[in-house]
Amino acid sequence: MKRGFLNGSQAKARSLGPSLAAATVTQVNPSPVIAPEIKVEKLPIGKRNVEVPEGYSQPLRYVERDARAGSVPNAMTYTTLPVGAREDEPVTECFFYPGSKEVVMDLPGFPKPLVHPATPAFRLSSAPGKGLGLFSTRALKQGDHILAERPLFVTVRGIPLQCPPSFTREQYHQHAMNEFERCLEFSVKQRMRPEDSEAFMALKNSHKEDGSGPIVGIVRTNGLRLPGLRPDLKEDSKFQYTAVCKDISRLNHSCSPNTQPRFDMLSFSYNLFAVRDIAEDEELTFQYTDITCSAAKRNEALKPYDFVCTCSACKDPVASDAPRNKIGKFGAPPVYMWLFDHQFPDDWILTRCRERLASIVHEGLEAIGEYSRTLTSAMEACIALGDAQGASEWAAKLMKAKWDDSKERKALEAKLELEALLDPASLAYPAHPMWRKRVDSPYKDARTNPMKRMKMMQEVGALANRDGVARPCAMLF
Ligand SMILES: C[S@@+](CC[C@H](N)C(=O)[O-])C[C@H]1O[C@@H](n2cnc3c(N)ncnc32)[C@H](O)[C@@H]1O
Repeated sequence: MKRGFLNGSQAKARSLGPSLAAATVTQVNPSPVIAPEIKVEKLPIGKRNVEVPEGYSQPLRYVERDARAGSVPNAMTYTTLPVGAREDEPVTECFFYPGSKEVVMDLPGFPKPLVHPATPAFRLSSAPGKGLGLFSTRALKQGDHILAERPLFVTVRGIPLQCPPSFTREQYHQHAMNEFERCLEFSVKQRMRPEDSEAFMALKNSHKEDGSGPIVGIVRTNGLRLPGLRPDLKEDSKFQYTAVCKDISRLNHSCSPNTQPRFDMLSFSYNLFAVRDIAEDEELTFQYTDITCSAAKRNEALKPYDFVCTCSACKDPVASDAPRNKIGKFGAPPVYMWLFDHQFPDDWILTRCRERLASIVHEGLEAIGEYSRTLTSAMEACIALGDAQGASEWAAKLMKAKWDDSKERKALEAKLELEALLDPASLAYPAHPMWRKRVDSPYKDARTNPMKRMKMMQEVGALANRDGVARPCAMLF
């Protein structure tokens, strides 16, 4: 019988099974998956010691290839990015689904060098009651760049698994953790640079008793979700990867975080930004879970990290649950329909945006998407009203929200549009597709004129979907 991963003598006696290094192959034909893929987030927590019958370890159907070569169809890939990095350049060890390596390597301009902040802005110190944590070394302004780093490790969040139907659910989970550990061990123990492997193994592990192996435990404790490497998947399943970092993974959780990391695929690095002003020596934090749900739900979601959050929102859920619930349900302000619907006053969008922002800032939720979405809506409303001065002020606020990695933001950045909109005299205003759309609307009678309404809908659709970005577009009538 093979046991789960445990601390102490049992753990030392446990074998991880045959070494993956010995089984490394160049080309494989994976056999069909019997059990569904198992994900890191669905693995069990809590004290466990589950016995797994021997003999079901799957042959290692993975490929180690020179990073210059592409993926092998249907086989997982070990690789190190960027290819051919100098010894003093940081690299990321990767365990990829087929196709992900190409996503990165085919990006024009990859790899871009990392850009570090001019003055170091953080230090690693003890955070009472939380272990280690990151702290600011100087006063920071909203949008300030705190650090840039390539992850030590990027791995899939789960692996295809073969499992006999006779296994109980507990045995299935344990088997999955054993198999996942074997796969990841190859990356961390055999491929990673020794200093990176040491830094990885020194990270916190809050999964020492639930059957996770030491590497899976560290990944479960420290992984940040990493989107964008599986364009073949739908939006709602885009977080197929998890990234473990030497520094950013030391950030402790807060339900009102003061920093936010944004991943930049071209430099293959996270950049950490201050989401509001931060005092010198203040602890830097980010969120491990959805921070718009209730304190009870947040603490349920935090259980895998083995702590109870004591932030002010968790201490006083009566005061914070209701506004957070409302903020979570905001959705996009319906700017596109308001543009042409004169039943609503001209200041309707701006009033709503100001109320939303006050509530977001009061709860300390600047890190979430609603913050930048609301700033964008306010800026667009001013553009539609022909108010370049007002729009430029909102553009300046949006400019600081550098952690926003939405498609809308990326479209603005790609065309350097935001920079141009900072100047109210810029020609970017009259050239903007929404310029004066509200004040010069030809659809003022659209509610009573079906032909006009149809034309208006077409124009709304074109505006909301410009630049190949599908912006949410709520109907008002
Ligand atoms: C990703 S690590 C963060 C860095 C960690 N404190 C360390 O010493 O390396 C996550 C672990 O930090 C601790 N932690 C994070 N946020 C915390 C909080 N708000 N209160 C108490 N402990 C926290 C928990 O032990 C959690 O499992």
